[in-house]
Amino acid sequence: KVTHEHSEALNQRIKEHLALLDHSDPDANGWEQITEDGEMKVYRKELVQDGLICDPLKAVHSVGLVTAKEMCHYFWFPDVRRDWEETVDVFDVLETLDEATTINYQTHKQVWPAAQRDCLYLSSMVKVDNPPSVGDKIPHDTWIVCNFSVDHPEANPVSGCVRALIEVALICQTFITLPKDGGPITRDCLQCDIIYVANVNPGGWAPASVLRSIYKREYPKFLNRFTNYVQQKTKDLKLLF
Ligand SMILES: CCCCCc1ccc(-c2ccc(S(=O)(=O)CCO)cc2)cc1CCc1ccccn1
Repeated sequence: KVTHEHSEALNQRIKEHLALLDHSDPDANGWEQITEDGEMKVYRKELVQDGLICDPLKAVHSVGLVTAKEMCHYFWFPDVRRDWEETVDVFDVLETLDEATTINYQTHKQVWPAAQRDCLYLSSMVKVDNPPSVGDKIPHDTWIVCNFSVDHPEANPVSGCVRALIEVALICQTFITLPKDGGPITRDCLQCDIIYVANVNPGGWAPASVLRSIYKREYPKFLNRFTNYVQQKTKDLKLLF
């Protein structure tokens, strides 16, 4: 459905990201694993565009105790961004397009010797109906958050920042193991499978070694910190489907 000027672009990106749900073996298609930490595996591809390091990043993870909607809600919800995001300085919501779509402006902490980066992007949380089912596991629900760069007349960029361009998706699926005793579904019955992809164009020069070490360090840290945050935030709350 079209509710705002970016609806078409959003729907197109969601369609493309959902192709990831075919769980094509990440070890194939040229993905190189850079981190493994329990259930979390982080992959990258080496990609240079116009002399800039634009390595695509993909992470797969599986966490208990939370639902797909909870994971996507806390990833999308602007009011809690500062609770889990630690590489961002300025963060402003420039416009709210609908109850699940905002346009955000943020600056990232500078990493010497590169110039500071900022991002101006649309962020939307969408429930996926009839996702492609994979193998024998049937997901209870599937949610996606898409963050992608857009222009906006009201952006008041922090001077000195280089505009980075992002294409990010967080796809979450809830799997439920019904309790043996036929009792109610509790958080112990939940498993949330996560696919996170980030395509970041740094928008200007940055040393390849610096960028690649940031990626290797920051993405696993962010995924661990964010998933722990959601488990803590929801542990005494009613399950949100
Ligand atoms: C020389 C430093 C260049 C920094 C480039 C840069 C810019 C933006 C991003 C980034 C990363 C995640 C998102 S999100 O998942 O949508 C959540 C909302 O914030 C949006 C943007 C990443 C990076 C690459 C470096 C890096 C990697 C992980 C964390 C921080 N920095």
